[in-house]
Amino acid sequence: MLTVDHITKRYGDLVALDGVSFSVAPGELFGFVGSNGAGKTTTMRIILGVLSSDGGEVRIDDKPVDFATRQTIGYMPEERGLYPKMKVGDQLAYLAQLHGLNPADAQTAVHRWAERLEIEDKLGKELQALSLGNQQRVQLAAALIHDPKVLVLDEPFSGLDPVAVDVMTDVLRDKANAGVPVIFSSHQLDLVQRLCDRVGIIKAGKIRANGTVDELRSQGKRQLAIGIVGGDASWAPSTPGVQLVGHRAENGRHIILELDPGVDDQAVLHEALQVGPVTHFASHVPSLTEMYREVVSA
Ligand SMILES: Nc1ncnc2c1ncn2[C@@H]1O[C@H](COP(=O)(O)OP(=O)(O)OP(=O)(O)O)[C@@H](O)[C@H]1O
Repeated sequence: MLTVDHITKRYGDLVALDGVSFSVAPGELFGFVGSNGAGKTTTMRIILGVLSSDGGEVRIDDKPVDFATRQTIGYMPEERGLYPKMKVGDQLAYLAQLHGLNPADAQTAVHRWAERLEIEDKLGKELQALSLGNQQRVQLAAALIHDPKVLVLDEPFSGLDPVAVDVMTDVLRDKANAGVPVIFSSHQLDLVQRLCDRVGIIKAGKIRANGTVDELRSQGKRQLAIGIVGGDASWAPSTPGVQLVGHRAENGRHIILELDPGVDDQAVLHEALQVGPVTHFASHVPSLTEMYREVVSA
């Protein structure tokens, strides 16, 4: 279990993190999302110990992270940071040995991960000769090479093609299934919604929401999606406590309404039927992207 407990961090006058707390259980994939500058990288660097916090504590299995436990974390930093001129195979083997593997085990690990991440033919090349996506696969291999007990990945999906996204997704899912707590940051909310067991939303250094994707999506007001043949897109019922909040282009045009507590949806249906034949009438669960927009704009 990875626990981040009331972490604070200042850069001069700027409060970058203001009491950030969350935990990631063994086997859980935790998506860490937030706008540019919200505090994701700062949090991850503090988890790794490459940056110190001003307050709070990071624990693994309820013990404060020390040098030895830090060695058991696999980290993919945002700034990447492998050696551009070193051959991929050599630097993966070197990193594995830095984490305590003997040379033979290091070679085994290099070939196992190179095969899994489909970069076997890149092992003899300098890192700088690889495309950015392939460099990213090497970065992931570097984070995994010592069989980490915790995985912390800063925007691992940025810049990947769809096939590489699938490879990365499968590896992260497998690691989580093997009991590793996995945390990664991303701006690709559709991917986070699909992949993560739990999501934390950070805004201006504070966690604003934390829960399963379903929990987050079911927060907020009750919404209805209504499709009316020939309906005017700007139409909204006059029933009190109903607001038009959006549209969805699905099987024609659906309007999305938000209902205050206690509003009778049958009264809304009755009104809609006055406008034209109703072809769709269902509760609407906001996507993580819609939910995220609401949280960060609040
Ligand atoms: N070394 C530093 N010195 C001063 N301010 C910093 C430093 N590093 C980060 N900050 C500031 O701290 C805040 C949080 O930055 P951080 O990099 O953690 O955000 P982020 O959520 O990772 O953003 P992004 O999505 O753009 O990567 C920002 O306002 C940033 O400008």
